[in-house]
Amino acid sequence: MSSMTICARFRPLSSKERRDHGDTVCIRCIDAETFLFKDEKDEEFTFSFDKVFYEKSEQAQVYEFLAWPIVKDAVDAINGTIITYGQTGAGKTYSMEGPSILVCDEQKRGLLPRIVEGLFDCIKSSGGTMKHSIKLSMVEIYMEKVRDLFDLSKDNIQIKESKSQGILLNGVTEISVSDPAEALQSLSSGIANRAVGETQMNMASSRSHCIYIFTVHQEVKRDDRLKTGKLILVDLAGSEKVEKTGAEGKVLEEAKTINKSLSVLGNVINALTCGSPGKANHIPFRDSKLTRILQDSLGGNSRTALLCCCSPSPSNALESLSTLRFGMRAKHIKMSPRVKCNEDKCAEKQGPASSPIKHESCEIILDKLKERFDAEDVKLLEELFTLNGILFDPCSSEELDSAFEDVTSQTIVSLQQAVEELASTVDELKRENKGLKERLAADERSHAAGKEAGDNNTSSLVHKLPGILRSFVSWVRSLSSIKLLNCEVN
Ligand SMILES: Nc1ncnc2c1ncn2[C@@H]1O[C@H](COP(=O)(O)OP(=O)(O)OP(=O)(O)O)[C@@H](O)[C@H]1O
Repeated sequence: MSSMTICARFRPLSSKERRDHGDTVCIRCIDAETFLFKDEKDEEFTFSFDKVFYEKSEQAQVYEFLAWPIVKDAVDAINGTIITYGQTGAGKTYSMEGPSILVCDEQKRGLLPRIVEGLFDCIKSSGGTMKHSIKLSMVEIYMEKVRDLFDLSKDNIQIKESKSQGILLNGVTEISVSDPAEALQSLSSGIANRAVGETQMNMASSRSHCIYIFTVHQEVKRDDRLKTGKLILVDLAGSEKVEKTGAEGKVLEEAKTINKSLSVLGNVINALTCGSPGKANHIPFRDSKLTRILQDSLGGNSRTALLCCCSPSPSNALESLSTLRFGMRAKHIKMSPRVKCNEDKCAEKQGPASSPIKHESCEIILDKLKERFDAEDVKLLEELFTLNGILFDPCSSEELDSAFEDVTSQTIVSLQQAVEELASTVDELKRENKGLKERLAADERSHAAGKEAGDNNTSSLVHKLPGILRSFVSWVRSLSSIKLLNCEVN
């Protein structure tokens, strides 16, 4: 059993950070694995990781240490995952993509283009005894919805679990790529689609988690067997504090959703590392889309690496400390990746990833639920099925149980969200009520003050009334006399 590979990376100081604090940094290098970190209260902490990439580290060094072993394994049908974590602007996307994945200095190229090249190099060097093929998918998780970046019409992809293939994204677009140039072109179009979303939905790419999935199929010609290795790259959304950014409205909602999914990620890591040995521990993978997608990666059947990206500036010490502590906790996750070996025909039997919802399946689950819940609850869950398009393969009782857990967990999460929304509505109404009360009190005060003046006006009117009445009577009289005159003339 191996551990997750955890590295820390410090980007160079930004010009703003230089303006604020000059060349001061909050880290002191001890060696390639260990450094001293000084927080805002000048307290010092020692951190040790598998590798630390300081400001001057090259992109190639990160690739060689963190990604290359995982790339080689993916071609040998061992699942791999690489995650970049850290506050906004800490260097996650720079590490993952580089300044651009298509046109960029060789030296600055990020993990993604290097991984693409590495995968095809491995395939080339494996000789002719095996036939490889690579498929590519790209999704982002925005406000707890999984969006297909190769087909924007698929904006609420459902997550499915299959016994033979593990976690799957139902109906996600898979593009077959035959060389690095083709793969980079596809990735670039996916990244461009992220930008389209930005203008259409007014969201910045840092408000969503971006996930690149490479599926490497290996056909062993000799015995007609199909092995599959999945390589998942995750560029997480920024983990900054909401209070510091002063976010409001929609941006605040986005930040809350991001923080929630990142805190579920933290909970999953805690549950994976804090359980008592030999005792089954509940791991809350289903509490967010991110952790559900990463279930195989974090749950053990994958070689997983985490790059904790940080700013070296004292102005971001709090966020960097939280990122580094997150990395330290993840260090204790144990992995035991296995080779995924599927019989060729078996994969076909599972049906394509995009198979439609089977109504009979829903009925089986609902029947099972009827044994535990009353009719009204089952009806509500039935609606949930329809709304969320929850899918499953009802092949075994475990899968039924798993689908049942999905429904329960999603219901709990939606109820928690509803409670949070209600609580914020209550706060808003309380504020509004207070404002109204204050206005009412102010109105009453001004009314009392104005009453006297009003009385004075009324009394002056009363005084004027007899005069007004007299003029009116004389006007009516003159009118009647005109009328009489008219009659006489006629
Ligand atoms: N190692 C590095 N060397 C040089 N520049 C870097 C490095 N890391 C990050 N930068 C620069 O810092 C800025 C912020 O980096 P980046 O966009 O990668 O942050 P991020 O963590 O992905 O932020 P977000 O969460 O908002 O997407 C960019 O201008 C990037 O070019």
